[in-house]
Amino acid sequence: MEKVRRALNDSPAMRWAVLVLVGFVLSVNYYFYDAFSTLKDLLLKEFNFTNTDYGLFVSFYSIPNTFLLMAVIGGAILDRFGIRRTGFMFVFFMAFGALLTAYGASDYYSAGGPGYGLMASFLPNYSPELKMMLLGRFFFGLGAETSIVVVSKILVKWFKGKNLALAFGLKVGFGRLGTFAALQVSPVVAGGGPNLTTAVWLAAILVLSGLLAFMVYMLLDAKLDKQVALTTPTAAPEKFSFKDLGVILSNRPFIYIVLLCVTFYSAVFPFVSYAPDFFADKFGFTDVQSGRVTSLLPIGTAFFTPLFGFIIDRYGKSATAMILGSLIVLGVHLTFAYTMVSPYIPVIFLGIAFSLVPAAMWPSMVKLVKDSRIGTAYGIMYSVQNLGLWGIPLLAGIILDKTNPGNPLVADYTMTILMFAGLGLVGLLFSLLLKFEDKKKAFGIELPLNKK
Ligand SMILES: C[C@H](NC(=O)[C@@H](N)CCCCN)C(=O)O
Repeated sequence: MEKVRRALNDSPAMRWAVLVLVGFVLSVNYYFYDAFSTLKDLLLKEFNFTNTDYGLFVSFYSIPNTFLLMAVIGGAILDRFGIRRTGFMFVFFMAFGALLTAYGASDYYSAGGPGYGLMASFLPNYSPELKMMLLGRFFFGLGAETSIVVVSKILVKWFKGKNLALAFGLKVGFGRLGTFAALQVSPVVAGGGPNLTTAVWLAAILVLSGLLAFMVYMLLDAKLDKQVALTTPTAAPEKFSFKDLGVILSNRPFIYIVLLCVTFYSAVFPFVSYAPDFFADKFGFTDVQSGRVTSLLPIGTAFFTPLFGFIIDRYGKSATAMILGSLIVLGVHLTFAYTMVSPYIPVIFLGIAFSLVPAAMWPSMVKLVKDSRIGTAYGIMYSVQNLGLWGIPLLAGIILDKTNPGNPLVADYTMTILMFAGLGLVGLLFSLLLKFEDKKKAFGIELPLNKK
């Protein structure tokens, strides 16, 4: 038998090719997630959606992951059944959900296409279009979050000990490019209304092409597994057990990272959903100016996250990076709440924080959890994080309504932004606890990742 000396993941070119392939899957995922934010007004006009309907549509993404714990279950399935089977299943759900959403927004459906009658037969306060789109968003969210967990496990498999943080940074960069493209392309395709459906179909077809890209990756993954099996005796996949869950959940630094994950991301992602309106109301910006300043965030982080990942691979200091990032988020929200400093400056700082924390947080997991349980660990992180992504946008809307009785055209965002600052402060506390715990018990979170 021919002995395999170099496996596929020993080749830097193959590793980067894999990164581009799975990065594309992530880009289309983020594109679809964010494509609707610039279409909000058009959805309101075209389908008679209320603001609450729109909020419901956005937050439906998180329902399977939070309330049905789908990301945890998906992560456990991933650890048990492997990357190919699990990845295909969840990327398929993501594409199915995207196509269902586009179908719900299509003229064919509105004209009484299959399923319209059924959707019209219950909850008459919600339109059949909204109900079909909510169902699509549900399946999209169910597939999308676990597919991010799958991509994370793929990166650990190919890059552990070989620029893993850089790879994670680039992964996040691919996602942000998807968001940036969605903010730029979606409104142009929609053309102010007449092509709204085309903009939604384009987003769905992009997700479908992500499924094809994942199938190409499956061929490489199978080849790598075959090579590894020739050189290393393969252990049977470990069965999922609740004891493992207990081991992960009793790991203190893991818990601090999960809590930082939910508070930090809740202070950023939901803020971004309100940012264009906030900039317009507080600084008198036009829609175009508000969109421009908001889109600085994804494009800036697309470059900074890999850069910080590169630094963390070589010099470590992940816990310190998380503290610094949390501190910046707090400072940025206080600046937004209490000053009239040009928003371009705090947004640039927010971009630095939004690069520092993800670049340090996600790859740190390999220091705390064994590879065979990494899917479960990321699944837990995503499920808890989704609780924030579901609840905080709703809370922000409630605070906004309560502090602006009578729904004035220009809203005062001070209390809403202070709520985001509060989340930043709690996140800072968890990042400090993480560093303290690491110092006490030497988990190695501050060490460079390129050390085996
Ligand atoms: C890697 C991390 N991803 C997430 O937090 C996802 N749960 C976000 C999904 C929302 C997509 N706009 C990140 O993007 O930093």
